[in-house]
Amino acid sequence: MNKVTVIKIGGNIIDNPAELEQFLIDFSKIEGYKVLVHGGGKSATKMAQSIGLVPQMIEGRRITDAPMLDVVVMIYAGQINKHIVAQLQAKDNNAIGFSGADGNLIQSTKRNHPTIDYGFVGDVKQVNTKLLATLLEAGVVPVFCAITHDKNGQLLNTNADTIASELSIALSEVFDVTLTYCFEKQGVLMDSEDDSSVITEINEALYNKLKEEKVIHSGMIPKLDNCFNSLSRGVQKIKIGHHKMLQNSDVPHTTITL
Ligand SMILES: Nc1ncnc2c1ncn2[C@@H]1O[C@H](COP(=O)(O)OP(=O)(O)O)[C@@H](O)[C@H]1O
Ligand SMILES: CC(=O)N[C@@H](CCC(=O)OP(=O)(O)O)C(=O)O
Repeated sequence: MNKVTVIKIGGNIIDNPAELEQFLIDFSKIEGYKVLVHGGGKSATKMAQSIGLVPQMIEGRRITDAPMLDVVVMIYAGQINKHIVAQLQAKDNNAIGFSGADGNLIQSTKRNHPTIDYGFVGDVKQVNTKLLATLLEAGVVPVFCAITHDKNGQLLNTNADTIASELSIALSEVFDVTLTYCFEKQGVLMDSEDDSSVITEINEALYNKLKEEKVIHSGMIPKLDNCFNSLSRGVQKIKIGHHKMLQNSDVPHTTITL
């Protein structure tokens, strides 16, 4: 089976030009089939505030009304996605930027929650694995933003960790998939402020214990929920850590196991 490397980067890397450049240098050197998924929540929050919108997150998901949807489409599918694509092209990676609407690559359904109105937020329903595999086999490096669509003309905002997870699950039908979540820290930490406290391996039992003890909190909770979901649905390997580990496997990081 051919291998695919799926990497997700979040707002803290994207928002720091020097970190982003270093990440893209490391990413561009990865051999074989690869997919990049980026978030950008921090930039969207800043842009929304600058035009008088009040950002609101519930359980890691942004409440996305119509004006907020315009902001996230502009920031994720426009500014961030196209900058990353241009920077990868400069490093001789044949990147193409995609939202889920392009080539119907990621179809989602508007979230229907009994008590919370999330607005234009989508939960992934289906990935166009065939087209994605064809793109990879043609030497393309797909770069996905956090925008999907419902196939009825509506764009939807979807958490970028979930996009990376769902793409990996779909690709694992045809490839051996390694999914890596890169962020500003060295991995899942015993003390979220101390980079030397990396937990090298975490399974669901340890996760539940550490979540209860509040060692794991905020954005790390949906990230790890996505990891366990992906592992149980076919993804071969999942790692969380700093992008330095992409070029040097001795750099400490966290491996997720069931
Ligand atoms: N035990 C932990 N180890 C590392 N980070 C943690 C931990 N618990 C909570 N976090 C928080 O999770 C955040 C990562 O989640 P998030 O902000 O969603 O990531 P991303 O930058 O990928 O979007 C970190 O910035 C950190 O503040
Ligand atoms: C529905 C929803 O919450 N979408 C996310 C998508 C961006 C994202 O996930 O960005 P990070 O990876 O940088 O956090 C949001 O708008 O914040």
